Amino acid sequence: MTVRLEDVTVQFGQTVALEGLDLTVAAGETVALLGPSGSGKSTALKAVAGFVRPTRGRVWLGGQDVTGVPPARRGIGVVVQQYALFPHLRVADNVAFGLKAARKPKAEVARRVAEMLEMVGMAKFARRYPRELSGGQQQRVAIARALAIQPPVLLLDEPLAALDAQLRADLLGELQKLRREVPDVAIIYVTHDQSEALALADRIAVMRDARLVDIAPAADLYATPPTAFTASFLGGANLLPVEVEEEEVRLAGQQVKGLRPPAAGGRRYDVPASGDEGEVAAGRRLGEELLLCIRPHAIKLTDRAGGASAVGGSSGGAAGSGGPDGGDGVDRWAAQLVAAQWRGASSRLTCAIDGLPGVAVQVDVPAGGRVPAVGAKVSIELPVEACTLVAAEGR
Ligand SMILES: Nc1ncnc2c1ncn2[C@@H]1O[C@H](COP(=O)(O)OP(=O)(O)OP(=O)(O)O)[C@@H](O)[C@H]1O
Repeated sequence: MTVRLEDVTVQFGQTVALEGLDLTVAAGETVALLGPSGSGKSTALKAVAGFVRPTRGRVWLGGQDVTGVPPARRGIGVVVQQYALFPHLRVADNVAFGLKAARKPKAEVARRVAEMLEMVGMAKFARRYPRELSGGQQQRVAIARALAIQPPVLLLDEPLAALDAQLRADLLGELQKLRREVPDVAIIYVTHDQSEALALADRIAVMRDARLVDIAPAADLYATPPTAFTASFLGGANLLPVEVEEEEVRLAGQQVKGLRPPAAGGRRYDVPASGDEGEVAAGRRLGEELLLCIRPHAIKLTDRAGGASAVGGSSGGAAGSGGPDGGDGVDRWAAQLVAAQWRGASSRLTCAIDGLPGVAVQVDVPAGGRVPAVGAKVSIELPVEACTLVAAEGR
């Protein structure tokens, strides 16, 4: 069933919790609402569930306007952060609750409860009380309970937030599996954790200050974030000040070859590296400041003194020659390594580009890559296909 929010605004006294949200989630689609604390994610979810009444706008479920319909009559499955199981009911009775309320025949209730508990791996715990379960187990039961009524819409509000890292990873895997098992359900998943959003969502809607900032398929949003805010919130990114001229983009006075400024007028900033004019559908407002966005793992780093690898990114990198351009046609920027932090699977290096004072460039070198000594002179290479220009506004 399709969920549609149309210009939904929610105000609590003087606080605007949600401002003019337009969002459609198709049957079978999972959309993650991602954003910092207080950005309006839960409020959007509550408007769909019917727990808050929009001050303005409408909520549609499968083409029916449900704006004034009470929560119990919307037939939606909801799972919130603090599991909220009925403490006096055993696991099986918790899962059966909605089915009994809908006066389903006894045999069907029993079958469905068994099926749901099996699906979330809790069949063995059917006779336990919630207090006899771990947090993760309680959350599984909460998910089984929400799904038992076969809701066409499932709302999940930070369902993993109260769990420790291992349980969170386990349950994230369960949720991925579950999505495949209930293929027609529209799912809205509220989280402030970008890794959950990337792992689960077909599309990610980024929220900030009660508004929707960007919405796009997860992979697109990660690869070509339209705004600086989304770039840094989703995955972390270097946002480097550039000079934009008519036909070229310059970083620390040196042209970023192959990267062209967008045409004026539009709103998106992802410049096709192919240079296909037809794809430059959008662009920049006049006088707007742009930043070059590149992920730390996409930057290639070469030790200028040692010559050999030490590489973030995928290729081995050529020996640096000391100049910005290595002489092999690849543009590089002279830089200095100012800090290195080992993170287990990778090392995070911080570099300062010559001629770009006060700007720290983060480079991730995968485990096994050689890390130069702090203070070393290095070259960094910015593969143009990994570069995007984003608006500095709202950073
Ligand atoms: N019942 C309420 N009364 C007054 N203000 C509220 C109410 N519910 C939410 N707000 C305010 O509305 C804004 C958005 O809250 P919301 O819970 O939607 O944010 P969120 O993005 O889900 O945050 P979090 O990640 O911390 O849960 C916040 O400023 C919050 O304080």
